[in-house]
Amino acid sequence: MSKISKIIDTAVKVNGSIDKKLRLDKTDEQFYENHVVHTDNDKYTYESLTETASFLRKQVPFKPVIGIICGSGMGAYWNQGCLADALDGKIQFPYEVIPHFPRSTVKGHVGELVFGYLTGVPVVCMKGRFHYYEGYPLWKCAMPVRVMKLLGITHLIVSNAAGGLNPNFKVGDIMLVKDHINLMGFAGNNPLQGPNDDRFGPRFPPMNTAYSKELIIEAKKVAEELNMQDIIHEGVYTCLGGPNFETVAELKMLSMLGADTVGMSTVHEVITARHCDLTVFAFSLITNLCITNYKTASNPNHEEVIDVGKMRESVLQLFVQNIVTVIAKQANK
Ligand SMILES: O=P(O)(O)O[C@@H]1C[C@H](O)[C@@H](CO)O1
Ligand SMILES: Nc1nc2[nH]cnc2c(=O)[nH]1
Repeated sequence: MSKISKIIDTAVKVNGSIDKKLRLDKTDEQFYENHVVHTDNDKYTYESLTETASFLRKQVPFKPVIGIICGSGMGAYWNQGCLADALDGKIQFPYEVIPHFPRSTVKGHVGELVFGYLTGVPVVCMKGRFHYYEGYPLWKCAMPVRVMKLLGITHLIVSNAAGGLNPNFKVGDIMLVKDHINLMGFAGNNPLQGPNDDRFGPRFPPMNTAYSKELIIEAKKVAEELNMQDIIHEGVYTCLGGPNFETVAELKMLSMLGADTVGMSTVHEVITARHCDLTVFAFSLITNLCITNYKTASNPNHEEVIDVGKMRESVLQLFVQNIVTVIAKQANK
């Protein structure tokens, strides 16, 4: 924390004129305790996250260059079938054995960090992520991104399961994320809130170039090669806190705002990743269509999210493998 003057002179204005001066003697810590909005993210210091990274580095004989967050759309909720399970030379760390890591609380969710090689490229996968609805603040949900950065990754691939709001989308389609709407940020909730450590990134990071345009172009080429072009779209993702799915009125509003998919993750991870200068590629698997009229009686549910994830398991693995190959080629140029 920057040094704040130990002596604070406070002028109290009464009837428009300064007629009383209070002299408060406070230490930096007291001042901070009393006056700075509490986020607690100062407990996850650069030093503590470095400890986490060195714990992992000591046990993994290679440096990952790409981080991959496997959410509900990438098999994180069932045991086999997740991209993380397909890595060669796997080294797995359940979240609970990793110093300073949060614990995964979603039912049936394994929750582990998996290192290995994907098409010969060293990667680290988060098998399962942390959600705001689990009770974690956004900075804690996103802290593994900083750990992966400290481990040496340059690129982050983020997957999510989402409701399709764009009427052209069908269940099972994939949307390449070109932008997001940080709705929770509108309400003052942001993973970068609190003291900024410049070793991670700047106080005021830009977000207009959050998603790599080059990787979106490459991903479209990959989709064509894999004959997936008919299920690929490009659009805007928005994240709500969850855990409930949205009301009809909320979805109508989100549609008017320009959102194409709605989910409960990704945005805070991407903000944290861009803050520390990672190149980001993200996609949504459309697991359900958002219901924007009052006549439809069916309800979205987590089971269908998992079922659609299973249905798209192999195609998504192939898609991500190919993108990893493209990124590695670009990096070696
Ligand atoms: O972790 P992601 O964003 O992939 O999962 C979404 C959001 C909720 O966790 C879950 C709802 O079914 O799917
Ligand atoms: N918020 C939200 N998250 C989802 N994850 C999967 N489907 C949905 C959805 O319809 N809404």
